[in-house]
Amino acid sequence: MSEPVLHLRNAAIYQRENMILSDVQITINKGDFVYLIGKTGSGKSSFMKTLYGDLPLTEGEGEIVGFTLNGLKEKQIPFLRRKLGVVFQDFKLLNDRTVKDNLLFVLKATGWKDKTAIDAKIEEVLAKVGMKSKGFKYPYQLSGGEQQRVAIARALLNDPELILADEPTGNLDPQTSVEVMEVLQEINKNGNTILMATHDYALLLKYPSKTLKCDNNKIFEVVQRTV
Ligand SMILES: Nc1ncnc2c1ncn2[C@@H]1O[C@H](COP(=O)(O)OP(=O)(O)OP(=O)(O)O)[C@@H](O)[C@H]1O
Repeated sequence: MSEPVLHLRNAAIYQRENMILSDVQITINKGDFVYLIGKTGSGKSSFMKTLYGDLPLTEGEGEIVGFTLNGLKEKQIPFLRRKLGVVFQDFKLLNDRTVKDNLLFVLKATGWKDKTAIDAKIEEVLAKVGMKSKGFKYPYQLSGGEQQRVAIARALLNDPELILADEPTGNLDPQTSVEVMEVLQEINKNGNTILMATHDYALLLKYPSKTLKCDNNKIFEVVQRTV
């Protein structure tokens, strides 16, 4: 049976008083890999922000990884984010510390105490993204693709029920985009659910999957050959 990790009914997405998307009906099930496409300004980022609690859901209903988005309290947001892995276009790594310390920072902030468990988790996530030998490096010593792989490793730390990736290949060249995409495909094969906003049609063609499109203030599913 399919198990929803995200479900929105009659939802509207707002930036302050401006309605960006309306009548949003979406379900994402455990294990899915879903693309979110649409022109610049069509609302992909606003949609993602609503999902991770950066914008409030004030109209319609939404559940994500066991949280109700309507009326989500400020103090619940860190707990929601712990069950989500969020990956951004610009990586958002801390440049003043090594890869390992970037990961350690998140684990400590989310309550991890046991040193053996911490070390094992860091090794595990770095291995998943093929960065096991680079833990001692600083982000600025890594290529863009490597930085993004570390950001994906960071998103995996708390075994998220859903990974939200907002243009994860937006700053990468085509070859490196494919490498990062291979990592996302691999973790999806291993059971992680992923929603990925992208502009990159080459990736959609190379790795076809369920695709949602933002257009004209609506989100709808498209069949691949018409995107
Ligand atoms: N902080 C903000 N305050 C007010 N309006 C905003 C804000 N951020 C975005 N918008 C507006 O919301 C609309 C949707 O923007 P959004 O960034 O969600 O689109 P997008 O599809 O993610 O675009 P891109 O691909 O360029 O990131 C745009 O009209 C934009 O001007």
